[in-house]
Amino acid sequence: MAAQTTAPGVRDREIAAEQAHLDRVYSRLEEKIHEAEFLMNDAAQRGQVGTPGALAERDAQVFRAGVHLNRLNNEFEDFLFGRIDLLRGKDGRKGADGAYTSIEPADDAVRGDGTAEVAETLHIGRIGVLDAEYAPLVIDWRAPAAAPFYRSTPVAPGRVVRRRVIRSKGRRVLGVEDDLLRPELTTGLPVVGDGALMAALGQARTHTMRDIVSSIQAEQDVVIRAPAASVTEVSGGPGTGKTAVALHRAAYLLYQDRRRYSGGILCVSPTPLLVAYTEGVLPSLGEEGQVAIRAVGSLVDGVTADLYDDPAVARIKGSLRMLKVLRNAARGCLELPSAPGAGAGGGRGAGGGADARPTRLRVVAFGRRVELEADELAAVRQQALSGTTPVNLLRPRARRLLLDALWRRAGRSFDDPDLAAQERAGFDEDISTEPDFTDFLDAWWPVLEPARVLAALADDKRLSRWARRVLSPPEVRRVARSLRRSGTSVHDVALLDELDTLLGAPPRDRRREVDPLDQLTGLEELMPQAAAETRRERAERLARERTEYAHVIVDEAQDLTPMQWRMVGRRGRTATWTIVGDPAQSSWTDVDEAARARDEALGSRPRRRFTLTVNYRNPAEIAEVAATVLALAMPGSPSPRAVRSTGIAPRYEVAGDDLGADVRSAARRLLEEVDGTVGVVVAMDRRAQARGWLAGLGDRVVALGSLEAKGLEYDATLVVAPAEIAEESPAGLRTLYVALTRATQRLTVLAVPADLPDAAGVPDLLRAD
Ligand SMILES: Nc1ncnc2c1ncn2[C@@H]1O[C@H](COP(=O)(O)OP(=O)(O)OP(=O)(O)O)[C@@H](O)[C@H]1O
Repeated sequence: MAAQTTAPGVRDREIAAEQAHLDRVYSRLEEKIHEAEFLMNDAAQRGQVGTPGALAERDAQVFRAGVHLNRLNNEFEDFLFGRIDLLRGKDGRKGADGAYTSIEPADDAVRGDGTAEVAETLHIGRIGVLDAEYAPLVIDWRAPAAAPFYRSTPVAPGRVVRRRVIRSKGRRVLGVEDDLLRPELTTGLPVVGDGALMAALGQARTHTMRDIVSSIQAEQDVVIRAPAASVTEVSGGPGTGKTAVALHRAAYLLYQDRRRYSGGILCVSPTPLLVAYTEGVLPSLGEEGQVAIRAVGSLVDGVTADLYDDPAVARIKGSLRMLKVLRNAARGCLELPSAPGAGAGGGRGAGGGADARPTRLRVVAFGRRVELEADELAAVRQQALSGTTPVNLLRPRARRLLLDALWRRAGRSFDDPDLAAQERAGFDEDISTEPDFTDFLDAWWPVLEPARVLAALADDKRLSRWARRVLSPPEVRRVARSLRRSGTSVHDVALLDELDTLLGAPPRDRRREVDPLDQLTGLEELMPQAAAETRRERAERLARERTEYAHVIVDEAQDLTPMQWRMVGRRGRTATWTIVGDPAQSSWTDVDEAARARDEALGSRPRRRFTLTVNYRNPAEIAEVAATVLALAMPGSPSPRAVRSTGIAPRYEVAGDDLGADVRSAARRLLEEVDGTVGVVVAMDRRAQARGWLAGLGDRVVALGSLEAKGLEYDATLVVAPAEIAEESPAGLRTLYVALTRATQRLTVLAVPADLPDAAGVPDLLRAD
């Protein structure tokens, strides 16, 4: 790329030119805001007078104005961030946004002597703004006309002569960074700065992710703008921008087809920490409400997963083997006392106490007792349970079969079929409203709730009955023990969701009626007097109530267990999908089983695959250390190419007798060396300990269990006792690879004796030889 100039005079002149443009944009935005406010006031004053058609039109107008106003009023930092200067397009045709549509330059755009005119200058921003004559002042970054800003490279520049990234704060332009894409041409365009990407990558990190809208790279842009059809699968090593790309893609899809995606976009993240880290990105892109970012442990409403199972238990609970166990449990729970699993002591083992399920049904019909004994009841239950219908939905069937059995037992016969039918109808009505019968049915075929069935698995004996020939006795003991803790684990959530499907929704009381205002255009949100709930509350409510989505994004897809794939799959049965992940970072051991479950969730939809190859996070010095672990974790797997180097090698230290003191002092040193954040990664069972070690060092530093580090990044990372992380689970080496790839600037590795450090303090696992 051409040498860039930083001559102060040129720089100031260029900044002043962009400032003038930004001023025009803001004065146009002010005009638009006034227009929108006028429209709303006018509509509000006209009140409810008019024909239904006119009122509906007015409502629609107000709605559009309100949405626009909302977006304009949003304080965007660097609202305008890009500019491209282009040659004339091949066919000279312009699109709806006023820009030339052709990607390639006209044949005569470049003269024989290598000089050329810039025919078009486009400014790119977070939303599009037209001037009063409908000429584009700012092009929305997602519009087709903005694509060359991201796609052009010096190898394939298309019409782009110069690409400029504009840095601004509020209404003030602070700086510009240029890339010259056709350095061979003489166009008279000045070129300023060192390029925007490096400037972005060198910035200190906070605890929230930033959008990358001003520096999306060509290979990333291809993924962001890939057509929505079917399944888009993106793989790439750590730091290649998979998460960033997935989120920008959500914003792009909404822009492209807002109506289609009003069905909601679900973004599934592995941990609540990653949700918190990423959830600011979409609002910064002007998108809110339509996208729900949820941790895989928070996909079931009303359940918060606050525990991690140890790897051996997680492996069992995540496996498809649990399906059989849960199916047995869903049915087996009908046999249990009325509150299975509740109050461990109550009646269990006593051969059926006061709360045991009833073993006899006794009603009065035709003036005499009619009874069904245990064996008859068992036969009825078996008949009712044949097939795969969810247990709670079989209750009416069981009720009918009981009535049939009682009718047979009553022994009434009639020659006249009409009379028989009449008698039978009367019998059914009488019996099924009799408390003896209804109480019996409630106790004998209770409505089962997922949480209660899961709790029932906490009993060793029961679980081993339901898991016969599926789990080994030690596995049964482990799972049962894990379920006796108070709290729900991340892996329990997928089991609860599966049970919800196996049991079927119990008949709910339908308190939530359809709100007639929902049928309107959104007027109720904009008019304070009509608003029962705010826009945000409504968005949150809709997100809560939504169980199926129009598009599903899965981040860190390599970590989803088979049971979790089933859970996520149920939320996107008719959706299109974007799946991003990196097999080398997988903490799940049975890769084949997970792949099968993933295939099942995605069905036969066609898939389009992309690979990202450049590591934007780690400097080469850190990427190199990570690559030695990758070679052990997944021999032959390629490492992504680090885009920059800092000249700062990772530091190796060996802990003495007081590990806590050494962790603290290494963390403190990193805090002095970087302006932003420091992540201290320890084995999962050292988490609480590590938090104690770091107490009082401030909120720039955080302690993380190895599995919690997924997807996050810090200016500096301290990895404590790598061997402990590697030995935590069969996938431990891959988890260590994740831990080593979190830093944007500095990495310290603190070894303990188990790491077998050499004289330089380098742990055995991290040595390249
Ligand atoms: N084009 C870009 N411009 C500026 N920064 C970028 C760009 N692409 C990625 N980054 C930055 O690189 C870092 C890594 O991105 P991201 O977290 O999306 O990677 P990832 O592939 O999901 O990583 P991992 O697999 O480790 O979770 C982030 O700080 C992101 O902002």
